[in-house]
Amino acid sequence: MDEQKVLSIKGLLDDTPEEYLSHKEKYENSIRKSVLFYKTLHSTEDENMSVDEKTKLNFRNIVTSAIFKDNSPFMLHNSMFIPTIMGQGTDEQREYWMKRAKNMEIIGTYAQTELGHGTFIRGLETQATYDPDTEEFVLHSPVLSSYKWWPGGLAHTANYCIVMARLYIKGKSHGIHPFMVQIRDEETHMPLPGIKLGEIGAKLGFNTVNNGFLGFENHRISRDRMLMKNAQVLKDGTFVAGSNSKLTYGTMVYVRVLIVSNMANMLAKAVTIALRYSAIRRQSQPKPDEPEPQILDYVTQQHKLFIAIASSHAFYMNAMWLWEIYYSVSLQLASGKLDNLPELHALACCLKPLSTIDATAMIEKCRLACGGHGYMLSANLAQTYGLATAAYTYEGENTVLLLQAARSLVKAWVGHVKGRPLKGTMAYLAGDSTVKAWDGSIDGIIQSFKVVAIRKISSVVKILQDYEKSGLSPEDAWNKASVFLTAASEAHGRAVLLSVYKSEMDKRAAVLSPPLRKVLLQLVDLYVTYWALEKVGDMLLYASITDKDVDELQRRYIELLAAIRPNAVGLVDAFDFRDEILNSTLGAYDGRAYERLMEEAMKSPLNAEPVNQTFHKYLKPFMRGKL
Ligand SMILES: CC/C=C\C/C=C\C/C=C\C/C=C\C/C=C\C/C=C\CC/C=C/C(=O)SCCNC(=O)CCNC(=O)[C@H](O)C(C)(C)COP(=O)(O)OP(=O)(O)OC[C@H]1O[C@@H](n2cnc3c(N)ncnc32)[C@H](O)[C@@H]1OP(=O)(O)O
Ligand SMILES: Cc1cc2nc3c(=O)[nH]c(=O)nc-3n(C[C@H](O)[C@H](O)[C@H](O)COP(=O)(O)OP(=O)(O)OC[C@H]3O[C@@H](n4cnc5c(N)ncnc54)[C@H](O)[C@@H]3O)c2cc1C
Repeated sequence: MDEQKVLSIKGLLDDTPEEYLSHKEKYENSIRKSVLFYKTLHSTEDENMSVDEKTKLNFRNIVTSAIFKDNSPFMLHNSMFIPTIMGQGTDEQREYWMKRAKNMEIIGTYAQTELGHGTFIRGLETQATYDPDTEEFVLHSPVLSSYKWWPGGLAHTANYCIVMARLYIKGKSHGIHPFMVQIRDEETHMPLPGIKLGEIGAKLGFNTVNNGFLGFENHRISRDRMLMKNAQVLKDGTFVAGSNSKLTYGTMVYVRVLIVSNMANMLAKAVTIALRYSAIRRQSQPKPDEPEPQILDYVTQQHKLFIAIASSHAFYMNAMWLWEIYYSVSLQLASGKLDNLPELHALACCLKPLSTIDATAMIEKCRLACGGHGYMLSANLAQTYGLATAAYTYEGENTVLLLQAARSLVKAWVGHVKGRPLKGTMAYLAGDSTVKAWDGSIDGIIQSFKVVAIRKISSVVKILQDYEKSGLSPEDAWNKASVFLTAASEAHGRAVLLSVYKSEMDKRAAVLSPPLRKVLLQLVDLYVTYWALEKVGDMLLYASITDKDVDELQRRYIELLAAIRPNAVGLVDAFDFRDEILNSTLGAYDGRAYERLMEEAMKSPLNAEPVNQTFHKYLKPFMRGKL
């Protein structure tokens, strides 16, 4: 979307900083701005767009939607409600609901998590009991822990939602399925009878997303409200199972892929703020006869920040690569071909955790790199951290997803040992895992990461098998080995991130101007070298690196920081965030951080008067010993 168009919307930009609004005012202000934003958004979407154009538009929408310091109450409408209708509805259901949803005639959310269950979907307790006499489902929350809890927009914004509920027919459970449920009257917005709604309260971030709770008291919906693309309930109550029960989990895979691109964007924002500030901030005097240097010239500052630039590029390249896989698997699923779904699931279960773990840590490092001013909310680094760290948990808690990936890796390895062919992103597991001598080239280091993954996967499989031989059940063996199962998944994820970043850059390098190619390949080199040093223990153990090789790597890393320094500001300017989207006193393009800090400070309500009323009410009596 054209940022210029968005930013020209009258009233979109806040004159009163959000920080000084109440919890309720923040929500109301976010609704006001989201309505303005969506009106513009709609004027730019085109159904005939190519997959690539749609992906880039969504990515830009995410970037533009960052104009709010926090996410919009409409977020789930776009990111889960609409994708679920698309992925889980029949053609007829899609036809009807997509028109209403895309036109914003209705606002939806995705209600899966409950007070008692988030990770364990098969443990969800919300009931959808089929009544063949009336051809209706009766939705019911039997106990408090079955209340839906967390869905964005659920509290006061959405009037419809996808409810993931356990289907019962004649007393038999048929698992978790998606149901389209109207929760509020379309005219009055009052909760419908048998529906309890509310907000879950203030959070670390996401405080304008309007996360809510939802309880049902025998609320009836018609049979056609079950989204029946993947499984059906006939009028007489006959249940027709889908080809794969996990197809109902499809929206989550989509969002996990979306999150990887979102991490690229969030990290780019944070490092733009921190690096621009580091270019204008001068501090200390290492050389007595010279002026205070830019803090960006301290190599420790470069170490904190340059990896964030490279990581944003790495996540973006991996995200675009993963989108292509997602779209091709989605087309295959549409024609009933399911065999590439496990690989997509395993990839999403690696890249979503690693991108969120790295992005969260590096955004925090960007904040810390700005000293005291990084701690100001007007810097917009704390809020960016709050948004990013949420993604560690939502859409599949990271540990749980890494264990899911481990499940696929263990299966692949055991199959490989038995002679079954490996395919796709796991094919490298069949490679030679003995490294005779360290190869310090970029490709050599990436190969070493693959060797580390092979060795970690094979050794954790051995641990599992030894535990089972000792008499442990497979479940207990799995739990005992789980720390090293997640480590094996992380190693696989690192190998994928590194090799995809490198290969995607190589593809693009041919069309880049030589100077641009040089700088971008320096970032690839920095990324690979940084991670080889971060994982030097694994390199020592599995990749025959010697202390001399480590010395060489350290020197190469320092030289790369120096080589990137002259282009550092240009590299963050190339992310092309407008000031209004950065929304930061420290990151503005003109570098007037001090003036902006003071301008924002003067907006504090406390600065409206020189003496606060508590002086006369409390302080003066107190100081005069009269309390
Ligand atoms: C104003 C703004 C304007 C414009 C903006 C425009 C756009 C902006 C859009 C968005 C805003 C910007 C960015 C935001 C981006 C994203 C954020 C969006 C939403 C955030 C809100 C968060 C929502 C949520 O959190 S929704 C709830 C998510 N919950 C989960 O993820 C639960 C996790 N748990 C699970 O997935 C499962 O329980 C499980 C852990 C996988 C276990 O499942 P289960 O017990 O059923 O399975 P088993 O372990 O027994 O068996 C595993 C078996 O199944 C296969 N499997 C599992 N899952 C899948 C799958 N998904 N697909 C395929 N196969 C799967 C697995 O491979 C195993 O197979 P095998 O048996 O063969 O090994
Ligand atoms: C900001 C935010 C927005 C959200 N928005 C939505 C939304 O719009 N819609 C929605 O439906 N949900 C939403 N959620 C809920 C989110 O999906 C869940 O919080 C998430 O799935 C994790 O589940 P949980 O909270 O029950 O944590 P738990 O699963 O209880 O995790 C707690 C701990 O238990 C560990 N654990 C759990 N299971 C296992 C296991 N099998 N093996 C090893 N360790 C395990 C985890 O690793 C973690 O350390 C949101 C959450 C957040 C934070």
